Amino acid sequence: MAESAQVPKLVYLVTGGCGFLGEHIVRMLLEREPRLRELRVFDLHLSPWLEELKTGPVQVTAIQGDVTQAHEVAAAVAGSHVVIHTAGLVDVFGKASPKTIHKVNVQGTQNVIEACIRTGTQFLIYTSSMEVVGPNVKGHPFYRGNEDTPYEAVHRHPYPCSKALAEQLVLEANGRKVNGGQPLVTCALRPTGIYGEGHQVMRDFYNQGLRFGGRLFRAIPASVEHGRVYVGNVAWMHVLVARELEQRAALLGGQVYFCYDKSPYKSYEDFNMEFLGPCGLRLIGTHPLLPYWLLVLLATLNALLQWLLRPLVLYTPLLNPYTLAVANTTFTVSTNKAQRHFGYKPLFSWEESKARTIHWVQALEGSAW
Ligand SMILES: NC(=O)c1ccc[n+]([C@@H]2O[C@H](COP(=O)([O-])OP(=O)(O)OC[C@H]3O[C@@H](n4cnc5c(N)ncnc54)[C@H](O)[C@@H]3O)[C@@H](O)[C@H]2O)c1
Ligand SMILES: CC(C)CCC[C@@H](C)[C@H]1CC[C@H]2[C@@H]3[C@H](O)C=C4C[C@@H](O)CC[C@]4(C)[C@H]3CC[C@]12C
Repeated sequence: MAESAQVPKLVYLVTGGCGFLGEHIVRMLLEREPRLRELRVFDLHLSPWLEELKTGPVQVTAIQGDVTQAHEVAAAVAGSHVVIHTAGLVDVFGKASPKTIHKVNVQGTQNVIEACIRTGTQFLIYTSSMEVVGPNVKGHPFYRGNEDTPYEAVHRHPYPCSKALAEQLVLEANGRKVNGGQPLVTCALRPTGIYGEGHQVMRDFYNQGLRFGGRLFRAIPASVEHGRVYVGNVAWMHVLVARELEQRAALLGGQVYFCYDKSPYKSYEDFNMEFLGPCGLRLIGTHPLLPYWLLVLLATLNALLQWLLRPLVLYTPLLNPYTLAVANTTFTVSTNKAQRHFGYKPLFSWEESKARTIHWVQALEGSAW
């Protein structure tokens, strides 16, 4: 990736480029990577907005494909300089089977690694997740921790298990020789809970609030902090680390970075209210309205119902034992590793992140606004 101000020559591939985060990475690359010649967007489902991007100066190539199909991945990777592997099955609600989650997140990642090695692509960035660390099954708090904070990372749920395995594969692949003899340089970014334009769970909460006459009911104590990061800053961190990976290969290769910004430390529900409040919703109660044991019972009932109804219908409520445990366990990061290693500073301030997200919620279909 030699510096060249005049002639854009790099080819980037973004897997999962039509997803919530993927779209922001794609748009950010087009805005802020002047060395880009071609941007390949690989996804199981291609979005219509890709069409409008094809009219710009960078060649945008839409590739419909499946990361579980090694030959499709290899064809997309061949000839690219950098791969940002964001595709994944983000499912903590029981929509997909554990086997499918493993196949997409772990086998899919293995396919991306092997494709880089076979085709000679040297730089690979993996979108991991804070969930590879925690919250763990024991509900231990992780309070303003960093990449070196000791924590017992024990998981049972298929999603964090798959992300942890995939991250390990990516990190272990660092240094392997790619076709042509150069070493593969990999790193993993671990976003906390991402929010911003396009966030499906925020949309779900908003719609739920509208159904309850503009009210949401507090379920989690305000004292439980949940780490959140604005999607634009997550995208920016990907763009920046991709840019620096060649120059600082020895430092960045094989490393993990929490993906964070200056979003305030709050409980999951209080944080959502930063956006939903200005859109007309109210959070009822300064303390949880239901005792915790009752929430556990309801979550367990939901899991049972899901299992019983599975042959007939897919029942996937927001509340289940896993989501309750995640929402009810303090997990926040405070680190400057990304800043020290590759100069990351959030591109969007908290005020801007908040304004953009509110604007998006207000524009949602059925909005009370
Ligand atoms: N949303 C969060 O809060 C969060 C937090 C931390 C990490 N992450 C990670 O960020 C990444 C993106 O998450 P997101 O929230 O944008 O999810 P998303 O579901 O919006 O995007 C994932 C994209 O991957 C694509 N995809 C799924 N299976 C595929 C397959 N077999 N082949 C090709 N493409 C496939 C989907 O079509 C989708 O466009 C994931 O790897 C996720 O684990 C998300
Ligand atoms: C108990 C209910 C009232 C609230 C339920 C909220 C629940 C759906 C939310 C809470 C925390 C959310 C997760 C968290 O932000 C981080 C991640 C990591 C990421 O890799 C995938 C998404 C996920 C698991 C969020 C999913 C939705 C959760 C569990």
